[in-house]
Amino acid sequence: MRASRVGVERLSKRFGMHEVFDELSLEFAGGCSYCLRAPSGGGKTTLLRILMGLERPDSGRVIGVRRGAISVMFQEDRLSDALTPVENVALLHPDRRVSRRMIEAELAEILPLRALSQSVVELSGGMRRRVALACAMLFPSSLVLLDEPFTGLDTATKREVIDFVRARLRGRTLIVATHGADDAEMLGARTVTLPTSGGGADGDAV
Ligand SMILES: Nc1ncnc2c1ncn2[C@@H]1O[C@H](COP(=O)(O)OP(=O)(O)OP(=O)(O)O)[C@@H](O)[C@H]1O
Repeated sequence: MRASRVGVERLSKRFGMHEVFDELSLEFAGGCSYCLRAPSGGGKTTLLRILMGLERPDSGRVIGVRRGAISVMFQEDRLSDALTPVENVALLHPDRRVSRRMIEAELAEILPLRALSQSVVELSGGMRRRVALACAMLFPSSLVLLDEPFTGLDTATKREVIDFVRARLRGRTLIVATHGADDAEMLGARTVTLPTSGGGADGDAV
């Protein structure tokens, strides 16, 4: 799937009296990777949810996002607890020809082998995070949106997981909401800092 340019134009969003975005315009070049930075409560999740079509802006518009062509990882793990990691990935994968063995081989790069046959409810928080990430990365799409994908991971595991993400981008556009100061460098991504509200975004999104 070809990655096209995506963005938001003059986007405004309030929750009650609280203004999150005031005419925010941002553009993300197709096939490039970006880290969204902002303090806690700065609107990273809200922007991702607007791009996903799960939240409606008060005004302004989203550009270039094709429904059904987005891979998503939410801040909370949305997994089927009773199923194994392999079954979770298979459940979301639209291509029925993708075999269990192929999914196992992918997951084995970021999870211990014994974890692959356990129900995800039995896994640690960091392992569950990796299953959720695999569900997103293995879903065919042109845009990948990840909300805090590396929480609960130690440095060595995070490095492995970032290698996994980079190897599976294959030209897709990636936007990651993160607090990690070194995430952009590790991902080879540009940093976009969201304005506190009112001003333009900082960084090198084009
Ligand atoms: N459904 C909602 N109802 C009311 N307020 C909301 C809602 N969703 C988000 N907010 C508010 O909007 C602001 C932005 O929240 P958001 O979750 O987008 O920030 P964030 O940058 O992702 O934060 P964090 O880094 O803590 O995850 C916050 O003040 C939050 O309380």
